[in-house]
Amino acid sequence: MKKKKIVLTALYISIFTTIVLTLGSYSGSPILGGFGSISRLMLIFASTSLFLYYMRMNQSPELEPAHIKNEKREKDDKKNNRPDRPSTRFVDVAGLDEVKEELVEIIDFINNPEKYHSMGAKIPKGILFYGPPGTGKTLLAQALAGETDSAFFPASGSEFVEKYVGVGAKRVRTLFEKAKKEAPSVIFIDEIDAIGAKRTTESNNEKDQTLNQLLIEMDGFSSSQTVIVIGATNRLDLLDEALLRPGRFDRHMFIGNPDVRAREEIFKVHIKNKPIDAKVDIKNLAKRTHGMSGAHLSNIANEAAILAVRNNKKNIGIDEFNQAIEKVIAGLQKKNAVILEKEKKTVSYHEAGHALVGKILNTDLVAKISIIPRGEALGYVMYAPEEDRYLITKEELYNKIKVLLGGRAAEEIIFGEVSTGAKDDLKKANNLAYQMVCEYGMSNLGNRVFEPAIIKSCYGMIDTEIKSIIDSCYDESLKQLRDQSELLHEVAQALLEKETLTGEELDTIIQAHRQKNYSIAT
Ligand SMILES: Nc1ncnc2c1ncn2[C@@H]1O[C@H](COP(=O)(O)OP(=O)(O)OP(=O)(O)O)[C@@H](O)[C@H]1O
Ligand SMILES: [Zn+2]
Repeated sequence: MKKKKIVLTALYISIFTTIVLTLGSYSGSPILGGFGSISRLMLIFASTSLFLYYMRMNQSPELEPAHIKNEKREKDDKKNNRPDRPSTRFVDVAGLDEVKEELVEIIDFINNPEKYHSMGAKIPKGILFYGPPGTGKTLLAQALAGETDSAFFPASGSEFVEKYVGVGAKRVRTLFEKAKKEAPSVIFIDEIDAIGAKRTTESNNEKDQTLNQLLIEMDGFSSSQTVIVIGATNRLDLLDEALLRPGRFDRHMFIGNPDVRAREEIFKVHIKNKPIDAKVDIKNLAKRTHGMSGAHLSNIANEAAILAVRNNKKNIGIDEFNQAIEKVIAGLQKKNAVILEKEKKTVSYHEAGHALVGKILNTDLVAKISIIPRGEALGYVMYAPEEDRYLITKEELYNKIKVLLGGRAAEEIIFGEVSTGAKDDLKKANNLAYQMVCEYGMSNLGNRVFEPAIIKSCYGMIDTEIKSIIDSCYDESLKQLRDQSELLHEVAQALLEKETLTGEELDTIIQAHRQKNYSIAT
């Protein structure tokens, strides 16, 4: 700013002197006229140069490259205590395509509120990002603000937890006041469980007041004020129901660990501005970092860069990446969070087993199979939502149990032994069998219902029936998978390689397999 003033003053002086000298020479003044025409030309040259320089300094910010403009604005905002308007964009968030797709609608809401208001539609207020740490929840919230040119108000739930009653609530109020004033804005509350955890009977006055204030604020602002509140948590199950009600945090998005394709993309984002040796194979790095989060991968890229500096290298080579990966893996091993290659294989066959039994019996539609850990599960099969059902037949219940046992059956067929991975499946399968015997009258005990009061007295009988259902279902799953063992290998191998398969990819594998066998048979 100072520089600009000096240039402007110099420009004025040189223009002024040029004019005075020029006029002086024509007026015949003995003093002014004494200056030669060369000096006048020099002065004109100086004024023109100064003028051009000044114009350049004042160049319209529109013409500046976006990143320079954004950096300048961020600095300026900080200096003037204005809220941050992040320059992060969706391209900076790798993977997470499904979540980004869902957010596109919210972005349109924020960017074109009139369109929605004219239809009487309300802009959603609260979004909840849940999932393991370091997966890009904060980054995504920043990108949402960046894409909509909104003010970004980051906060952490723990900031609102105070000893003194009313302090947390006041902080919540102030935060919302500021955000409303700067609308459109995005409030991001990380670790929202610190204030939004389920209320218990032993009341904690301060915490309850803070949560109440948050609920009041969320109910309070009209949807014409574009303030989006994003909460983030590692544990959705801890949150108070009141927080999840319509009009509050009613959109829940799971932000999971990246699969191999997403890991490759994340690596690409984090090496974009780093000199990388041509021999470094990003695909291979992605393969070797199963189970790691985006934060781990960004850490690896950074660690490798530091090592390259330490080793006096011109660019970051494979050795540096190897060392960086080993370091992160060692850290994870300490926490017992790293999945061994053998476990990955077991999980692949287990999940492929579930999905294939489902396919063979033609039960629910598979939306996705994955060996990326989620919650306590090391892998999962996600089924496409089906229409609401109020009646389920006996055969369908049998099939559900067979699908649940398909994971363990696959393990037994392939490895000759079973693992603890089926714990949850067994619990669900046994619960269903129990309901079939005791509630639905679907066992050899006939159309009987067993109330809890009499179950104890005839538990042996009931248990025999549960066992018979479970055993026959397990035998059937084993048989189906043995008959299709080649296909089981193909699905599990694909899963091992890609880590997630969509329903369509699964269908393609099955179709290709059937075509191959058909042509062999004919
Ligand atoms: N999908 C991704 N694409 C690019 N970078 C990512 C991605 N996920 C994570 N990262 C990197 O990891 C860092 C940490 O991610 P972020 O803080 O967004 O995680 P988080 O889910 O909010 O974690 P926490 O639950 O611990 O708060 C980011 O700054 C970024 O460098
Ligand atoms: Zn399972």
